[in-house]
Amino acid sequence: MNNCTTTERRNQFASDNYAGICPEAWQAMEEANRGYACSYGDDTWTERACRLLRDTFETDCEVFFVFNGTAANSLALASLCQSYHSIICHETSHIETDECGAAEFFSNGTKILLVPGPHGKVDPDAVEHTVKRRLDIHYPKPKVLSITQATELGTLYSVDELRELGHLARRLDLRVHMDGARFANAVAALGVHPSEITWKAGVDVLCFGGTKNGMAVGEAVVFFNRELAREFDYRCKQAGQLASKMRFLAAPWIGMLESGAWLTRSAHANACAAKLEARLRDIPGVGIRFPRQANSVFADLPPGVVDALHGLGWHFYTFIGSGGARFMCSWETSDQDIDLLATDIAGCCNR
Ligand SMILES: Cc1ncc(COP(=O)(O)O)c(C=O)c1O
Ligand SMILES: C[C@H](O)[C@H](N)C(=O)O
Repeated sequence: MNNCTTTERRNQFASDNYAGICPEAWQAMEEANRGYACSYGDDTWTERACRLLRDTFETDCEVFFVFNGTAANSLALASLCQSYHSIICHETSHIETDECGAAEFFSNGTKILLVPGPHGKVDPDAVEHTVKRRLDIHYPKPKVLSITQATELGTLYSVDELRELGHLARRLDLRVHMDGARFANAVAALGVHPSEITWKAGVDVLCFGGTKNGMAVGEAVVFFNRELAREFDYRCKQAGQLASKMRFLAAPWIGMLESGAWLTRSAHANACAAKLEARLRDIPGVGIRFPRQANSVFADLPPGVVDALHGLGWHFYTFIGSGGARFMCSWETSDQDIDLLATDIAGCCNR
């Protein structure tokens, strides 16, 4: 008999997309749900949300709303290159591991080239080597560098690291895509202005995640290089990503941006991950696999503990990156959730 607690669990740690809709997003949806509004993005909510994002980034960026992160990433990437090009990304990138070949599909075959790097972040030297290793006609010419901020492994690129990558990309004639499914967590954790880790560092397009930030659905594709946004609306339409009731994708962005919840809710998730990390570090036999810099903790657990925790009803992934158990916190994670999980992990480790 193990001494793990067995109680009904309200929240899980598999993903921040397990969480519900945060109050600010929900209220904005309710406010938008009044009467008729123009469809396909011609409504006032969409116009206001786009304006708020331009204000947030302090630049005249082009903004489009799509349903999910895979669509945002793959359609944005397809806009940055041709099928005979290649996209360079980290070997643990979501576009490589968890989007079912969407980027290759929507770009009509652009090849993804993987590079290593510490803690889920691309190594600039590996990027340069991948570009320069072959210059002949037979090699798919590298055209895009894709980075994820916060990374799939819960780490962050610093402002300086992003600036270095931006300079490198310019020197190598690469366009820069940022998978920002957890961009809000990065901004909250770094405490910087969002422009500092995007267009000022050389990012051409950001896929800004709303879903994991607390919205029901919806990601913003933010083109800082407006020329690359040409006809992106047609690309969205063809891919089934042009919402007819666009106001309900856009309105939550208004709620989150106007209230500041995009930052406060992600800061909460980050703080929860820090609390969980502290609890796990006190459990003998548990290792922390990567620096915890955003809203997830990657833990190495003793043999049998993963199965024991799953047996207690805990949901968490072990397939992200190079292994380990990923515990992801969200805007909705509570101290009680953290205590329940940590107590069960300790109990299962002490069997
Ligand atoms: C880093 C990262 N990028 C992109 C996505 C894709 O998002 P979606 O599952 O909405 O397609 C995810 C999913 O959670 C993710 O973790
Ligand atoms: C991995 C899974 O596809 C999802 N992107 C998540 O982070 O939970």
